[in-house]
Amino acid sequence: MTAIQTEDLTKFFGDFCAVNGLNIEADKEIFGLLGPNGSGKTTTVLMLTTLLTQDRGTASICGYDTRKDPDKVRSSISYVPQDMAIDTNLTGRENMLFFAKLYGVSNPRDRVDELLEVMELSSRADDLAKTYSGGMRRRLELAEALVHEPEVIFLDEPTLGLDVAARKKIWEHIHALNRKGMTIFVTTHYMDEADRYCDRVGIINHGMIAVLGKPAELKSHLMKDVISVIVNGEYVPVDLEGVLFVGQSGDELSFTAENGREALPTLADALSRAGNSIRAMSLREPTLDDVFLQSVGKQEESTGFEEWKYRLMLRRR
Ligand SMILES: Nc1ncnc2c1ncn2[C@@H]1O[C@H](COP(=O)(O)OP(=O)(O)OP(=O)(O)O)[C@@H](O)[C@H]1O
Repeated sequence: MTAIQTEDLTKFFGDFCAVNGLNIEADKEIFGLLGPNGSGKTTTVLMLTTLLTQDRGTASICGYDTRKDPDKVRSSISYVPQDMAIDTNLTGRENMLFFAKLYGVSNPRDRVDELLEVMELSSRADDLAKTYSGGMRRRLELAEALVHEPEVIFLDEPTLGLDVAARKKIWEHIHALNRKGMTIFVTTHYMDEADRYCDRVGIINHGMIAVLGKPAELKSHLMKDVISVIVNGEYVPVDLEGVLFVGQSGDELSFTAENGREALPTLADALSRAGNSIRAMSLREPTLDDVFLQSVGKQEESTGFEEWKYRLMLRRR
């Protein structure tokens, strides 16, 4: 039975279609839903977790229809939103016990001890949660989400605002849960993390899935080679057949070509003839960021998406 399955899942807010005919499946994998600000990620997660009712289509979790069997869906899942409520005036253990009792877990103390151990929080279990680092709080939230042994877990931006080491640790835990057979549905705006840790990703834009697949496949299908160039001063545009100027991000000018190795010297020559002074030039593999840019569009990436990242960073404690 597929853990998550949607068919034509659609949600309107008034006349506005926030999620439009979503068809996705995820099973015993780490599935990443990526998309710019307002693209419909949260609305999708809310429908999948029974917190919002769709206007059209169906969604099922572990074989249970979200509309017909919401209670069974809820007992099969956990949802960790960005700002999950942990009581910082309680200890980690007290927070966990509260959750375990809320879910009616038999043997709550044993279960809590076990999860604190799994999330590497045992040594700090009796300290107040307000003394925890961001990464520890996030691990406590994950531990809480596991008390009733869900089959599917929804994580909204699980690593947002954490430092590199804490982010890595959270992903290690997510992977460990997945290895035990859990299906993980995660939203993230960290493309490098989605690339590295998600088995498959879906990029949603204007409520519709723009691309869906394994990161490696998406990169190989959607993009050609990327030639990265840094010039001294202003870039003087060149027009070269078979080489496409993608855009500029900071100092880096990006070009794509079918065969980057062959195009690189030709591009170097064209750039110099046009009057550019080349500081650095290299060939790189396409990244999921390139896939995102190509499928979502440059305009949105450089405006709304950045604002969105910033807004979320501020919201994070
Ligand atoms: N309750 C609501 N009433 C009206 N419009 C809504 C409501 N909830 C969401 N929307 C709109 O639906 C669209 C999708 O919103 P959603 O929150 O799902 O996007 P998102 O991809 O999660 O964005 P973000 O990354 O900013 O959280 C947005 O245009 C949003 O303004």
